[in-house]
Amino acid sequence: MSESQLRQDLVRYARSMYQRGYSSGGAGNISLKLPDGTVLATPTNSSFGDLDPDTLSKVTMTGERLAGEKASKEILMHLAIYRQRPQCGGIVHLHSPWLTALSCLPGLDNENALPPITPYYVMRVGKLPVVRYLRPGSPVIAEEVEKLAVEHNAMLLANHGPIISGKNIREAVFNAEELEETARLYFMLKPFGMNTLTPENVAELDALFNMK
Ligand SMILES: O=C(CO)COP(=O)(O)O
Ligand SMILES: [Zn+2]
Repeated sequence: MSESQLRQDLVRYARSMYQRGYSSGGAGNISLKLPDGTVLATPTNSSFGDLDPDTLSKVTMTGERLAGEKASKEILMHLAIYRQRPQCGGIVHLHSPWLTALSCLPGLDNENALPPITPYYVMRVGKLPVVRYLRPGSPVIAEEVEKLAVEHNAMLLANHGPIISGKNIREAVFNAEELEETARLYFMLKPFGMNTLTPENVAELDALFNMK
């Protein structure tokens, strides 16, 4: 795919998420890896609703600006994931309501904030570790995320929101949507308790349909 098509893809996926309430105001950021190994990212304080394909930030893997507006303040967190996950081609960070609510809950299991309640959550994400609270844009978030990214394609930043990757921008968005829906189901079910998939069920899905 050409760089121009990828720029348009990023803008289209961002607008679609904005329209469906996954991001509001200037919250969140998106990036994708270009075929030459550089990274295209949303500019800082931009809205998912009205991005311009021609002014997206283009940076090197070490964060130097090559073109476009100043990159998101979370660019180091995105770059940390690309470094640890060579198969990763796209990343989405959101303040989506259900996952952000989950990130504020007391007593979360920091190794996995969401149990395996449905097959598609298991196939697309599997486990959701929690990164301790750090201010948005803190370089320490990037360090913490870098450690977890070796084994996980999604993480939950405490009292902030999720960061989710995928093999390309489309898969990253699909993974983000599945994760947000899983958090919504979790809150719907919490008052009643819930059945979860067994370790055998999870192993079967991992063997047959691993989309991570
Ligand atoms: O979500 C955000 C910070 O965590 C938004 O920051 P940017 O506008 O710099 O991308
Ligand atoms: Zn954020």
